[in-house]
Amino acid sequence: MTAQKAAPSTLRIAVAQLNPTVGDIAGNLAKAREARADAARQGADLLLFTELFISGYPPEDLVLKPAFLKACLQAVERFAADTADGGPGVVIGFPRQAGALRHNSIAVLDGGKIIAIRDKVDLPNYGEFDEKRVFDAGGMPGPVNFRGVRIGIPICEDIWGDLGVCETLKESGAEILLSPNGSPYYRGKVDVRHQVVLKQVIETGLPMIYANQLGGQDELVFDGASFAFNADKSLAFQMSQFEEAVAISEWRRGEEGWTAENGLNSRIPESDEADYRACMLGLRDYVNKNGFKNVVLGLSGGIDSAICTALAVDALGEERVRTVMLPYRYTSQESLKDAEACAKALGCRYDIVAIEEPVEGFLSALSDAFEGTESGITEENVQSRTRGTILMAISNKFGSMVVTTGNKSEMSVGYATLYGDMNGGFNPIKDLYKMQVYALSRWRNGAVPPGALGPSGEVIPQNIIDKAPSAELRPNQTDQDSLPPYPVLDDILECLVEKEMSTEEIVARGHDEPTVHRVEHLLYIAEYKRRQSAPGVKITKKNFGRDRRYPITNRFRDRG
Ligand SMILES: Nc1ncnc2c1ncn2[C@@H]1O[C@H](COP(=O)(O)OP(=O)(O)OC[C@H]2O[C@@H]([n+]3cccc(C(=O)O)c3)[C@H](O)[C@@H]2O)[C@@H](O)[C@H]1O
Ligand SMILES: Nc1ncnc2c1ncn2[C@@H]1O[C@H](COP(=O)(O)OP(=O)(O)OP(=O)(O)O)[C@@H](O)[C@H]1O
Ligand SMILES: NC(=O)CC[C@H](N)C(=O)O
Repeated sequence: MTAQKAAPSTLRIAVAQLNPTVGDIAGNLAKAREARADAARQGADLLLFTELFISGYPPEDLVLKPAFLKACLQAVERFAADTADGGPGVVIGFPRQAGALRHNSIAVLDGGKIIAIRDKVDLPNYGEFDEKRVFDAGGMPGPVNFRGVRIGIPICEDIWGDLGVCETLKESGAEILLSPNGSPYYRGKVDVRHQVVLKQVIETGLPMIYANQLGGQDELVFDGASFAFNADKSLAFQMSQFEEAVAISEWRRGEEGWTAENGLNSRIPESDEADYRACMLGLRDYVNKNGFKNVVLGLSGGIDSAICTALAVDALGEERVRTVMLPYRYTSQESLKDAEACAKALGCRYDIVAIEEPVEGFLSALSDAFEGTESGITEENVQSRTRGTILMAISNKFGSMVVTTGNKSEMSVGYATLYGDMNGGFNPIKDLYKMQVYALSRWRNGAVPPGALGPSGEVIPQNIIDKAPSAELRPNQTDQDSLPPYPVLDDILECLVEKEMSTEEIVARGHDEPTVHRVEHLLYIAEYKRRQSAPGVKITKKNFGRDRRYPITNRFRDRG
C-alpha cells in the first residue's frame, strides 16, 4: 500500500489571462506552454486558463467540425504529457466530443495525464451568446481532487445562472472554486462580475478565483480583469484590465478554509478610458489576427474619422496608418486644415486625393439618364461612393484594410451611404454614440492609455471637437439640418435600443413626440443598412451585432 499524502496547507495558483486566437490551436497551445513555464518560474502548483483556451472563445460553429474537436483534444493530450515534469498542474478549457454530444469543457492535467474532465452546465443563449446552438449541457459536476485539494470548477455562465452549480460543488465537498471565463467587455462589466462572484461566495462560503480571457475576437473584446474573492468577501487579488498577464496567488488552508493575499491590486480604469482601450484592443486584434500589415481611412476633418485615426495609431503605430483627405467642392478650408493638423499630431501619413474629376465623371455619365431631375441626395451619395471607391482601391493596391468610421448614432438612423462611407473592413466606433465619441476624444487629448503606440498631447485638434459636425455633401450643411441635436438623438436612441422603452415612456422623459416617432421610424428602416455594415467593437450591453436581432421587413411602429 502506498502511504496517503497529507493534504497540503498551501497552494500556489497562477491565473493565465492571455489572448488566444480562435482556431489557432497550435498557437494557443504554444502560448499555454509559455505560460506554464512562467508559472513554474513563479513557483505555481496549479495554473488556471480561461474558458475554451485551446480553441479560443467563442469558437462558434467551428465546433461542429469533428476535425476541429479532434485537433483540440490532441493539443490537450500533448499539454497533459508536459505535466509529467512534476511542474504545475493545469486547468484548461477545450471543446470536446463525448459520443454524440459536444461539450464546453475543461481538463485538469497533472503528472503527465488528464486527471479529470468537467463540462459546462449552463449554456448562455442570449445577447452575443449562442452556446445552445453548438454545445450540449453537461451534468452537474463534482469537485476534482488536485493533489489532495478538492477544487470546484464552474465554467463561466455556471456562476451567472441559477442552476445551482456552485452550491452543488460546495455540497459535494469543494474547498475552493476556480472559474474559467470568456466574458466579453461592456461598459461597467467589471463591477457586474464582482457582484456575480460575491453572490456565489456568500451562498457557498467558498473563495473563488475568476479567470477571464483577453483580446479582440471579431466584435467582442475580452478585457481580462481577472480577480479572486476570499470567503470573507475580501478581494484577494485584482489583475489588470486589457493586458495579458500570468499572476500568482498563494492560498493557505486555515480554520476557515482557504484564503489568499497576494497584494496584486491593479487599477481598473474609469469608463471613458475603458471604452477607449476596448476600441483600441478590438481594432488592434482584428487587424493583426486577420493578417493586415496596415490600414487606410478617409480623414475628413470631422470628429469620427479623427478619433478613428487616433485609435488606429494607438493600436498599430503611426507607420501602419495612412490617412487620405478626399476633398470636393464643398470641403471647407477649415476641414482641410483640421484633417492635416490631426494627421500631423498623430504622426501618420496624410495624402490628398481630390474627387472632383471622378465625381464629375459619374455625373456626366448619368446626365442623360438623370435629365429633368433635381439634384439632391443621389448626387451627394455619389461623392461618398467616390470616396469609398478610392479608399477601396488603395486597400486593394497596398493590402491595407479600410477602417470605416460610422458611430452608433449614425448607424442607428441610417445616416451613412451604402457602398460609400460604409465601405470598410472594421469599425472601431460602431458602438459609440456621437456624444461618447466626443467624450472619448476629450479624454484621449488629456491621456495616453497604457499600451498605446500613439503620442501624447492634443491628438484631436480642439477645433474638431468644438465645431458643428457636417458631412459637407452640400454647401453649409450640418448634421443638425436633418437630425435632432445629438444629446437629444442619443438619449432617444439609448431608450429605444438599449432599454427597449415604449415611445410613450420616452416622450414622458421630456422628448418631443413627433421627434421620438421619427427617430423610431428611422431606426427601423435602417436595419437593412446595418445588416450590410462592417463589424465593429462592442462597447454597450446591446450592440448592432448579435445583441439586437431585429427584422429588416418590419411594419411595427409603437404608437401606444
Ligand atoms: N429595405 C431595404 N432593403 C434593401 N435596400 C434598401 C431598402 N431600403 C432602401 N434600400 C436601398 O438603399 C438605397 C438608399 O441607401 P443609400 O444609397 O445609402 O442612401 P440614403 O440612405 O438615401 O442616403 C444616405 C444618407 O446618409 C447621409 N449621409 C451620407 C454620407 C455621410 C453621412 C455622414 O454624416 O456620415 C451622412 C445622407 O445625408 C443621407 O441622409 C436605396 O436607393 C435602395 O437601393
Ligand atoms: N473630405 C473627405 N475626405 C476624406 N474622407 C472623407 C471626407 N468626407 C467624408 N469622408 C469619410 O467618410 C466618413 C463620413 O464622413 P462625413 O463627413 O460624411 O460625416 P461624419 O460621420 O460626420 O464623419 P466625420 O466626423 O469623420 O466627418 C468620414 O468619417 C471619412 O472617413
Ligand atoms: N462565456 C460565458 O458563459 C459568459 C457569460 C457571462 N454571462 C458573461 O458575460 O460573462
